[in-house]
Amino acid sequence: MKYGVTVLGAGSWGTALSMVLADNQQEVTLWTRSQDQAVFINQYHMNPKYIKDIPLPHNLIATTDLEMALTKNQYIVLVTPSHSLYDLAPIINQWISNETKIVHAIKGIDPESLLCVSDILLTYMPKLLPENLAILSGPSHAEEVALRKPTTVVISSKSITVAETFQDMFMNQNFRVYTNTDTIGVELGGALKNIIALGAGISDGLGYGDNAKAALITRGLAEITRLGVHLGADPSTFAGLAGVGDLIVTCTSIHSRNYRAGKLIGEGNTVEEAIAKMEMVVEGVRTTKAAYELSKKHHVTMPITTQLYEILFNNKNAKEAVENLMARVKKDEVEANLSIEK
Ligand SMILES: NC(=O)c1ccc[n+]([C@@H]2O[C@H](COP(=O)([O-])OP(=O)(O)OC[C@H]3O[C@@H](n4cnc5c(N)ncnc54)[C@H](O)[C@@H]3O)[C@@H](O)[C@H]2O)c1
Ligand SMILES: O=P(O)(O)OC[C@H](O)CO
Repeated sequence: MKYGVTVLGAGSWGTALSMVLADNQQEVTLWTRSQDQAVFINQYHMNPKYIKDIPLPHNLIATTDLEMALTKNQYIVLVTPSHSLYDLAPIINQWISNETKIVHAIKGIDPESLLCVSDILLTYMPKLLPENLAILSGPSHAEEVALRKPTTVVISSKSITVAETFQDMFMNQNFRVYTNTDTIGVELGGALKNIIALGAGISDGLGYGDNAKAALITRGLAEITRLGVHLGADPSTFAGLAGVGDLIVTCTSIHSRNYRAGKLIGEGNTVEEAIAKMEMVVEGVRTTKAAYELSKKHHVTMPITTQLYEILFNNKNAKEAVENLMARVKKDEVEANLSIEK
């Protein structure tokens, strides 16, 4: 079926998702804040800052007119960084209706309110009905999606009809979409893996090897699952694409912004220097603070997150943080997976 779709956010991921939709012959409007970027995309069919050297489909049209972009289409894909939402959500709310269906592809948790993206959207967009909201997540770097390399993701919604509608809209031979109704698990898996990716990057930056990285991924998954289940997620979601799938890709891919920022920190850059060098959003930094606060609030043990918090926010030496993780009290593995407060 053909859909009119508006994509909000013309960074790496918004552009790559727009390309999938345009490949599927959907009528795509891509909204950006930048007039220069919109003109360039429409004239040259390229978005060089975010998607290098890959031409955009000619049926992909960019605009800076947010009102027009929102009122013309019932289907919205929201792909701006999580830090933009408190400003943007109330503005979007002005121009949507109760019929509007939004899928967001944002991976973060707000460190002040401790709200996930869906909760922020539902709070600041009262016209958006909870059943009209969906989440797109899973192992998917924009750089590979733009090259039409095989990618699988999950679209999660409380409404299976809404999830299936977005599945139908996005799915093609290169981009396989599964549905899932565990919105909490899908949202937390996507946000929390960024913390572990920062850790994997730091580990590589310090010169540690594959053993250390495999341990971070495995024990990272244990603490992501522990917090997620405590907050109401289905544990099986963390064994899926939005859990271990995304964790693997983000901890091991040269495309990962979080991994690369971590590597720069491990190599001796300050956190500020590392973020500045990335020039793209590194969601894991804010999410580390949010997850650290959530772990304290809910008495859920998250040792890797805690050490990352100390490195990022209290200037702790990264090598010392690894030593502290290695020297933790002796444990049984299965018991350690389950333990809430130890
Ligand atoms: N890049 C990926 O491969 C990828 C994959 C999956 C999920 N994500 C998630 O998608 C989200 C966006 O990431 P990205 O990689 O596209 O980021 P990016 O840094 O490539 O682009 C961000 C875009 O948002 C715009 N923006 C920033 N602040 C804004 C504001 N206040 N209002 C409106 N627009 C604003 C920027 O101008 C830019 O166009 C993040 O939550 C990220 O975790 C990214
Ligand atoms: O580049 P990263 O680290 O922000 O990760 C992007 C995606 O979340 C990978 O699925």
